[in-house]
Amino acid sequence: MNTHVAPGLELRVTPRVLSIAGTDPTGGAGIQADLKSIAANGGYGMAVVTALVAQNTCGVRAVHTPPVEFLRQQLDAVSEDVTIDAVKIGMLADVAVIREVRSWLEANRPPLVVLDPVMVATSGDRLLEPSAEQALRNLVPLVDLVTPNLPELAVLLGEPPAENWSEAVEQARRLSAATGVTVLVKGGHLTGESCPDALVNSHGLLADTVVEFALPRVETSNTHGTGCSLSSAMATVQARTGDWADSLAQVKAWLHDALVHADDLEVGAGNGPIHHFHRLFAGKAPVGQEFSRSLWQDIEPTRTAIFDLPFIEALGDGTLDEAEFSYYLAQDALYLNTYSRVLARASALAPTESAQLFWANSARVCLEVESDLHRTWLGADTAPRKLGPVTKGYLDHLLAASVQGSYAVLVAAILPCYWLYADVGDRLHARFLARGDGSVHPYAAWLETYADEGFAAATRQAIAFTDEAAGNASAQERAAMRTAFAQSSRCELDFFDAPRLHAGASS
Ligand SMILES: Nc1ncnc2c1ncn2[C@@H]1O[C@H](COP(=O)(O)OP(=O)(O)OP(=O)(O)O)[C@@H](O)[C@H]1O
Ligand SMILES: Cc1ncc(COP(=O)(O)O)c(N)n1
Repeated sequence: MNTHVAPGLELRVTPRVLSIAGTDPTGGAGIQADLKSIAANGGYGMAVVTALVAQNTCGVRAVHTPPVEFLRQQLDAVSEDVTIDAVKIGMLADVAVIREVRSWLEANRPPLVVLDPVMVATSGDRLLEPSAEQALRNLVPLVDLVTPNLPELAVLLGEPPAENWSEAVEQARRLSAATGVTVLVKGGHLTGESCPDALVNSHGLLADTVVEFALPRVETSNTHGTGCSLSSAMATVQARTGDWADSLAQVKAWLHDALVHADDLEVGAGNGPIHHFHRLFAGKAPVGQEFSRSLWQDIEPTRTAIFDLPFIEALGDGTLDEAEFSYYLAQDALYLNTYSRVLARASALAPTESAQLFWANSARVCLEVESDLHRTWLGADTAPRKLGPVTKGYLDHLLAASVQGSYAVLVAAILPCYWLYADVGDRLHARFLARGDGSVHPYAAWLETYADEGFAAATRQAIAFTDEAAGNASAQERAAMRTAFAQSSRCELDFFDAPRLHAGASS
């Protein structure tokens, strides 16, 4: 899973994360928000204060920046005692503070650094002196991830602000190309029903140059500190997963629901804070990936068996018998039609709006893939098809999971179809590219569908929602999730082997 772990980054279940930032006495932004966000995302939070800010949800009244010698004392006090797994940097106030933080970073080289280039608060008040903008620009190449909002992105590039999402992504590409750093560009300042974010790296560090995640925009004015919370959550989750895209999938789902519950808090008369602990308050555990990782480990023998199948071998090298491929696709189309209904059922049972939307959208995409299969591959093949025995067995299992009423068990049963296909597609596509002989591969288009970054992103989200469901489940339900996941994985294995056994029979 973690194909992009940086060398030297030691993943930890409970990462020790240091926030270097300014304060917000109302607790919604700055270092107070960072500490909540780190804890809500399963990390141990620490804090070094750069500037004391007299602010509330309506605006900033005054900023007091202590002498930088004291800043250094704070930084050294932490780093001389505690092993730091990740650092999040927020408000830096002025040139002297930037210089001090830079010198500490160079001396200590923390394994993971996320920079939120804070310049102006939601209220419009400045949190960085204009004379410090160049020093902040120069800090960017030292970090691993920079998370500018649209005005900050423009200042970092010295360009006018992007007016729409595609201009924003283009600017992020330019910033990444110029600095070598991964950029998390955020769509919070745009309008529209969807609120997109994208990870952009022009140096091959991600699966694709642009990896985008969009969730519905939440109708609320309580967005104070979303940028602070996002960047510290990314530092925390990345220190646990080692994969930026996995981290953003998890963090974005969490942040979306923190915005959905923001109005419950009733803090302040201006732009209030988000609800960092909405999961805890609902009696839910913080989310990690331990559960999904353990599921993946459980099915190691099944995964090996899939790659040993003659069908997969022949599909990979393009020598697969056409009748077998056609049987496989026809069964896949039949499968997808019912699978779409099962996904819709997951949407109906989902405990949060973001999960509900994700599964509903997946159900729609599934039907599109089904009709695409007919259009692209099966169009000429008009032979009537009936459910093969393996397809029927697999669907019976999924339908049983969808009627027994547990959302957690249902998503565990659903997940292998995503995860194993993404894995098979990825590996076969890589093998195909590695041939590098430019030869025509009869099944290249199929391989591309499953090696597609959009499918990989959906798979990461499905995994994140499964972990979230496991966090809310009882021990008994988690055991049932494990059984359902293993059973679906065996069905996937049988599904790939079915053409060999059944393609010859009347179908
Ligand atoms: N109304 C909203 N609904 C859903 N997501 C949102 C909304 N507003 C912001 N976000 C998300 O919050 C994160 C921060 O985005 P934004 O562009 O607002 O950054 P920012 O300006 O640095 O934040 P801040 O409000 O702390 O200054 C992003 O992940 C963005 O997609
Ligand atoms: C100390 C500090 N750091 C960052 C922000 C930005 O957060 P927002 O833009 O949501 O006001 C802030 N207001 N205060």
